[in-house]
Amino acid sequence: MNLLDDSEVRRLLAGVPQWRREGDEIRRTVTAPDFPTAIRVVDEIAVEAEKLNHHPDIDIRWRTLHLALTTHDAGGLTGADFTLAARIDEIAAAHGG
Ligand SMILES: C[C@H](O)[C@H](O)[C@H]1CNC2=NC(N)=NC(=O)C2=N1
Repeated sequence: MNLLDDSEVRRLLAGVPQWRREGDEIRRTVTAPDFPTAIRVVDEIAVEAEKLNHHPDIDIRWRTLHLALTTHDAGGLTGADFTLAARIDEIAAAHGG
């Protein structure tokens, strides 16, 4: 997977407006209605991440999930980060996040 340049990152970010670039990562928060739902969201994200072999950093704080994506093997942002970001957005939307 090749590193994206700044213009490609900006273009792809437009497609996942809940996400913000922070250096070599893109980040978003997901707020679930309650803690069990937050954990269900994490579980569904885990299934998608495993399918893609691309895994987010997840900080779980009660109903709020802080998610960060980067491609460790490439040392920055690649297409895989945005593919998973879009899947995370679908999961979050399905759980009111
Ligand atoms: C060996 C395994 O395929 C690699 O370590 C995968 C696993 N999941 C990964 N997840 C992320 N976010 N970045 C990677 O570079 C990555 N590499």
